[in-house]
Amino acid sequence: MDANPPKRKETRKSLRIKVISMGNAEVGKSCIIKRYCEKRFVPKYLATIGIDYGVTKVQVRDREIKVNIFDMAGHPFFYEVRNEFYKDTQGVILVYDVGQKESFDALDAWLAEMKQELGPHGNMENIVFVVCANKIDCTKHRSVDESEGRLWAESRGFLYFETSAQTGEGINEMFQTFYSAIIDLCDNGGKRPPSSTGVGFTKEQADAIRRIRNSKDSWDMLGVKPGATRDEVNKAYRKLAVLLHPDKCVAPGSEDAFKAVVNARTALLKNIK
Ligand SMILES: Nc1nc2c(ncn2[C@@H]2O[C@H](COP(=O)(O)OP(=O)(O)OP(=O)(O)O)[C@@H](O)[C@H]2O)c(=O)[nH]1
Repeated sequence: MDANPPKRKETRKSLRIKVISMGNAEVGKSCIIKRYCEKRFVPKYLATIGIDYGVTKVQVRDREIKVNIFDMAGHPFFYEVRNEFYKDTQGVILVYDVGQKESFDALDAWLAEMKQELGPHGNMENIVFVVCANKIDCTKHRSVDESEGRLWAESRGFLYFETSAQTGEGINEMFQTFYSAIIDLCDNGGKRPPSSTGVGFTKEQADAIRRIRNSKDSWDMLGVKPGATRDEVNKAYRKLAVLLHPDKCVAPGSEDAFKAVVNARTALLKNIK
């Protein structure tokens, strides 16, 4: 018997995965998929009717994966058609248009729709989500900035990419990272590996940044009632300053939030005796 039989080349099993796209109508879901799969851009809007389905083979790291892509129509009218396709999904491409604030605000509703359709036993924790802030080529009309989008995504443990289906910017990187994370998930028995869940900042920090960003005036920003005393303003300021100090907080947008808090305190103290 041959003591050194030729080593059989190790071939890793190819994977078969299901990916869906979600997000409001016209944010560019179909165009993102087309840009990646067909390397082209279609400027004319052709609404997806219900669902578009495609299969594609891709090579990621040393693995071949067969991807079943379900491109969902964003229009509310197609809810009845969409709702059947949420199950058994490994990855979700969640898209908004950076020039349409309402499409960003709608992301929570998309997650809620999926959660509802998956039912009480569905587990959203073990799905890879990538958020695409799309149409970044339209710089003049941008209404959701990068830190706001990134904060929303990363505070949920989602990937975040800035993309343009028109120019192709960010598209390949997004898909490669997305598929790579899905491979890690599959190799980890369908569970998100622990290394991919830590975001480096707390929910309290993320919530504070969001609240500061949406505050209507300096009182609101510091979380004190109009007419609060110097002491109350200083106390609220110190709490936020510790929470958001750039040396301690790595959450997207923390630096701007910190500056805004400093300015709010200065403005309020000027007018309080
Ligand atoms: N400037 C610009 N336009 C884009 C981009 N991506 C998509 N569009 C345009 O936006 C419109 C909508 O794109 P679609 O990909 O059809 O949008 P969708 O999200 O699939 O829409 P539904 O099928 O209705 O859910 C089209 O006119 C596209 O040409 C982009 O990155 N930049």
